[in-house]
Amino acid sequence: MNHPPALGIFGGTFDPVHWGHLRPVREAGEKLALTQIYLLPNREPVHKPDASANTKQRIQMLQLVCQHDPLFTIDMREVNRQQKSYSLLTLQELATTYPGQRIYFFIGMDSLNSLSEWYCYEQLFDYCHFVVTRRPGFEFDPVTTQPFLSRIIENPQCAPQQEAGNILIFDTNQLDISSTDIRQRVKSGAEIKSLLPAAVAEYIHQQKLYQ
Ligand SMILES: Nc1ncnc2c1ncn2[C@@H]1O[C@H](COP(=O)(O)OP(=O)(O)OP(=O)(O)O)[C@@H](O)[C@H]1O
Ligand SMILES: O=C(O)c1ccc[n+]([C@@H]2O[C@H](COP(=O)([O-])O)[C@@H](O)[C@H]2O)c1
Repeated sequence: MNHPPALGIFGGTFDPVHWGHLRPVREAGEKLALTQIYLLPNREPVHKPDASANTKQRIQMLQLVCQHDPLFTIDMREVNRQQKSYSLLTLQELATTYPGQRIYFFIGMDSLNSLSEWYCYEQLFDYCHFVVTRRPGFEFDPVTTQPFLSRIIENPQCAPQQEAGNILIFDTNQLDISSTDIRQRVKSGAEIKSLLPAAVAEYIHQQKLYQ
């Protein structure tokens, strides 16, 4: 896949970040030959109740990930913006910051299924390709995705010709991990070690998060 520099962006609440975020995204990113993926913590989730860890803690957990894995870097623009983390604003800013660079926006299958509820979702396709990773418990929904079915490429073998506007669904390994489950496990004293990077598990313990 020989294409001009491309940018990977992976947005989330990351409360906390876990292997279900990182491994499928790395896998799909490698297929697209991406050398840099920006983790984009949101300030205020658009479609969710408030996060449990505070923003500083969510960022510190992402920093631990980046210290151990050079593929990932944090992009702070959403936490620094004094408003809701609408992806359209973020993509418009990114297009200005990185002119001419193709943008791949990573999401899980659950996010794809609700993409039609995102703020001005049709405009998002002017700025990026979506890269979708599969997730246990979330089958592709042909009803909610109907408005953009024609944009979908399943199991892409190469990067799309167009600069933006496609949805690439990769058959990445599926990991049955969620931040909700991790928070509940911590609360009930259950083990979390295998679900997220060791440094993040240690941080959760030290900060007494989710208890
Ligand atoms: N296990 C997983 N496999 C694939 N994608 C995932 C997985 N977990 C999260 N994602 C994707 O990562 C992005 C950010 O997710 P988020 O930070 O909300 O994590 P979450 O585990 O879904 O959190 P919560 O349980 O608090 O809702 C979303 O696009 C989501 O679809
Ligand atoms: O722009 C929107 O309306 C919008 C609605 C829901 C989710 N998003 C983005 O989708 C990404 C995953 O969101 P979440 O809530 O699953 O952590 C993150 O970057 C959010 O900012 C964006």
